[in-house]
Amino acid sequence: MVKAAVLGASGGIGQPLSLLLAISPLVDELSLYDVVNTPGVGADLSHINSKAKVTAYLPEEGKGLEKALTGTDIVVIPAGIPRKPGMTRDDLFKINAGIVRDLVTGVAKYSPKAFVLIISNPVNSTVPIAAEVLKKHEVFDATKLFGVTSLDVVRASTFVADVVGGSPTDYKVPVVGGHSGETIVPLLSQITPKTEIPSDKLEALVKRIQFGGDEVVKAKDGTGSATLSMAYAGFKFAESLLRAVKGETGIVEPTYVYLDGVAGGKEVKEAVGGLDFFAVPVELGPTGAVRATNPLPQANEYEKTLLEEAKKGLAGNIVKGTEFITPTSK
Ligand SMILES: NC(=O)c1ccc[n+]([C@@H]2O[C@H](COP(=O)([O-])OP(=O)(O)OC[C@H]3O[C@@H](n4cnc5c(N)ncnc54)[C@H](O)[C@@H]3O)[C@@H](O)[C@H]2O)c1
Ligand SMILES: O=C(O)C[C@H](O)C(=O)O
Repeated sequence: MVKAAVLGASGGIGQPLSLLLAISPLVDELSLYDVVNTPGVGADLSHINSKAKVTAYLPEEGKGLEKALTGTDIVVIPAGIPRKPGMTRDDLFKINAGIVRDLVTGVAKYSPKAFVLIISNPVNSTVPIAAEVLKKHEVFDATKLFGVTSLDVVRASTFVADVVGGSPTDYKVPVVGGHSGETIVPLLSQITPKTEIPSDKLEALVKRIQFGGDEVVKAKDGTGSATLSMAYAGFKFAESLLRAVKGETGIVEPTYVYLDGVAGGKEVKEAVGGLDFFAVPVELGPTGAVRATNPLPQANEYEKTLLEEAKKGLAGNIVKGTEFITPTSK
């Protein structure tokens, strides 16, 4: 029996993500939680003739979150405000930091053993917030907390295909670092199968992957950011994890993790100058993150300069998230 919960289920990402989870054969029960509109979204999804039983909750002064989370195995969190043109993801911190703190406090209380997938931006900081909240409640397990960076991976293969031809599904691109602008580092020298990017196209391709989110924000013209592609990417990550939990082996997905708590993470941490969080391809298994791989030593000189930029940006983002929950005395 697998119970999944979506927190922020009525939103632009929450609704299509809930749809994909509701029709997945890997999910037996799906609980929806949001501060608005979950009765309608829940009633709608509950008519689908898939096996998942759908339940839906509003806050009900804290009881709703408790009911949504109790007995949950996997919690996906896309709650929070999205960007408008001219904003950075960090501009969302003011509002989303508190939302993620409160929802993860609920996870710590009502489903402390669940896998937690954080989509809410700024991911570079909201995942450290989640880790600190879970630590405070003494239920932190780094192998169960994931910053969802899979949209960068989805975009990378699409944009690579745009440049070199073929189908996006032909290419697997390791994308490492974080999830915002220069902290997103596609390792295009390590595409599988081996793929040469023409040198005159390389920089523009890297920029497009790093700033793909801006394309959608601009096109949506004030009404939000990526929702459908994110629901797809978030679902793909959740599906990979659930397949791994059910015993399928060899599943590796890039994701933003707490390096000290995941096997292989210490090597990555050393390679990134001691950062606590970094996205690398992670092997998934029955317990969650089984092993972090370290593709950084194979990065070429150009990618090394990108990694230096990413490290600078990430350092501040991580401290900001951590300090939001656990301020250091100055
Ligand atoms: N990780 C990624 O790659 C990625 C990609 C796209 C968007 N995002 C982020 O995902 C978040 C959601 O984006 P969206 O387009 O779905 O926004 P949205 O505004 O359409 O939906 C957000 C939902 O969260 C709900 N919400 C707000 N506060 C809540 C709370 N305390 N508890 C429960 N629900 C609450 C809202 O009611 C709303 O339904 C944004 O922060 C966005 O930046 C991340
Ligand atoms: O761009 C955004 O703000 C949303 C998301 O992080 C994305 O990459 O599409």
